[in-house]
Amino acid sequence: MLGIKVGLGYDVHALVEGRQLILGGVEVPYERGLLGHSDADVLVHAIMDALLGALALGDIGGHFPDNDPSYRGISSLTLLEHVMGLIKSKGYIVGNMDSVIMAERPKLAPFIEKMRYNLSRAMDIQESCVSVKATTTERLGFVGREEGIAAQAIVSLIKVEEVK
Ligand SMILES: Nc1ccn([C@@H]2O[C@H](COP(=O)(O)O)[C@@H](O)[C@H]2O)c(=O)n1
Ligand SMILES: C[C@@]1(CO)OP(=O)(O)OP(=O)(O)OC[C@H]1O
Repeated sequence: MLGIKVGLGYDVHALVEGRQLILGGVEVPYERGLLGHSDADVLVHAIMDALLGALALGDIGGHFPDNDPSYRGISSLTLLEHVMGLIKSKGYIVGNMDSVIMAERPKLAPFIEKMRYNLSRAMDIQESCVSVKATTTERLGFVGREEGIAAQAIVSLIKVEEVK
């Protein structure tokens, strides 16, 4: 059997005043940030759900409950490293990851390369296998009204060893 799996992730966080905007582990200068129990890095959350989904391991809410004080304010890149430990323990590595951030503002293009760098480090893969894109939603919907930011991610996993 071909040892390839794919997984899909999607997440949304509300934009509020008094919070930092963290996306792909990058602090993006902006007048508002995303609300959440962790640093609310919506891109990393979508990626983690894609990784977990590929192996039918549930979702991040199950692995990192939002009523656990130890996750309050935690960097989502740290959570991603935990998820990667789980993926590797099952005998898989990441083949590639593609993603899109839906945000009306701010302009994210200047920060995309740093996000790809951070993600490639956390996922232990080459940057050429890590894609991050940004789009507005043409002022439509909750993203267009700047009420929140959404992200979607897809990953492929490759089986590298048999796990007993
Ligand atoms: N928050 C965002 C949204 C989009 N971009 C970049 O702008 C380009 C045009 O966006 P569309 O919504 O018209 O597709 C696109 O190529 C994005 O790279 C951005 O930097 N930040
Ligand atoms: C990441 C976790 C970790 O506590 O907190 P939040 O930042 O609130 O993120 P969410 O996407 O709502 O769900 C997962 C949470 O458990």
